Amino acid sequence: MIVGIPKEIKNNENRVAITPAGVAALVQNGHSVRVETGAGQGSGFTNEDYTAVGAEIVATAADAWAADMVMKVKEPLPAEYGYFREGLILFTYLHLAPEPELTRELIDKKVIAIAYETIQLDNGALPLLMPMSEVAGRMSVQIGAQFLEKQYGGKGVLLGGVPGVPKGEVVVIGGGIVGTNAAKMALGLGANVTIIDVNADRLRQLDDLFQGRVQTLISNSFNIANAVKKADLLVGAVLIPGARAPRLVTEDMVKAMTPGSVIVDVAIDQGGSIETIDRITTHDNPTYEKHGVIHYAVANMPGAVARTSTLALTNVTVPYAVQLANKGYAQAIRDNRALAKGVNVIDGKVTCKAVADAHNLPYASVEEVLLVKN
Ligand SMILES: NC(=O)C1=CN([C@@H]2O[C@H](COP(=O)(O)OP(=O)(O)OC[C@H]3O[C@@H](n4cnc5c(N)ncnc54)[C@H](O)[C@@H]3O)[C@@H](O)[C@H]2O)C=CC1
Ligand SMILES: CC(=O)C(=O)O
Repeated sequence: MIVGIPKEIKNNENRVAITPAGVAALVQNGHSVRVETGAGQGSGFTNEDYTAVGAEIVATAADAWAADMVMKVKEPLPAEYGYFREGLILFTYLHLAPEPELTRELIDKKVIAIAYETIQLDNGALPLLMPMSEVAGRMSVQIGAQFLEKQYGGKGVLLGGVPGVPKGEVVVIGGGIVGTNAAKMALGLGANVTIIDVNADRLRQLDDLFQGRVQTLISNSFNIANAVKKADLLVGAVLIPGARAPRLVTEDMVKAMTPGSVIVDVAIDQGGSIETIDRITTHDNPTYEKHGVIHYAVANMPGAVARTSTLALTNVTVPYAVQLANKGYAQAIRDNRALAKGVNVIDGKVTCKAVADAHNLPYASVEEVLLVKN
């Protein structure tokens, strides 16, 4: 199989979908890898690093997209839709629930679209989302702490406080991978931390993990309103896999925050969990202010720490890519239930229920679609 690796084109997206180690794994399995020139630069990999392990460096994005399977990091942008064609395997983050136009293109062009973020193990874990959630969760507090500084428009609060002065209040909504990593960093800085989740068992686990050093709260609008009001830093970290993020923080709740507080909505890639977040922001221009509160809504946070993120991401994506390349998509999907859950669109059908529901489109199970094909 020919595997293509285009250079990412999203604002400040410095990650790349494969490292030289990943190329070596594919080449050892008999596949060819075409890497667009400069694709690895932002993550510290040169063209020579790739050719040394058997990749071909190609001059244009079109050359990289002219492959059997294209591996990317972020969802394709409109400038890339023209490369879609029937039978192309696209293996990347897709976040289709808030992206009707991209969903329609994948359906119309009959792309086999496999989303990293909906590959799911039987225990519910999302192994290809997890490392980037670890990165973004840790970054959320680092970024929030910075924007709380006066010169960035913040209220001038140091999250850890100092002896004799109140600590900062960090409220995290969603106690999964992002939320846990945000809480670790916030506790490390010495802040008071509250985690809100809808899953009572998860709250028990977090209480054990943090040995009672975080306040856990069950998710309902009453608890969210009270917690948000006192937050210096609010981190949005909810997820319903594949679905649009639930809007849990209303405009009135944001109005009740004190001026100069900061919101980092990590869940923005699934449409965002805060009512006053009406746009995706970029690393170039990461915040805007509404009701006196700083809003940060960058959908590719890990792109800023690209070396760490590329290594962490490809550690988990490459083994799946090798399966897809070795067996072909149909057999690989049949053999691996977790991978099957990653298939969002195939043969013009939406095979991720949450995505179908988000766009009011008919849903077909991936098994059904594969059966009809054979
Ligand atoms: N902006 C960015 O650059 C990045 C964004 N993300 C996104 O961050 C979000 C969170 O990801 P993970 O932590 O990996 O997900 P996760 O599945 O590990 O955790 C999500 C948590 O949200 C909880 N939840 C669901 N509904 C809730 C509700 N109504 N109230 C409170 N909690 C609720 C779940 O019980 C779960 O514990 C996802 O949208 C993910 O795609 C991840 C990495 C980078
Ligand atoms: C998960 C995601 O959206 C990212 O890593 O950019």
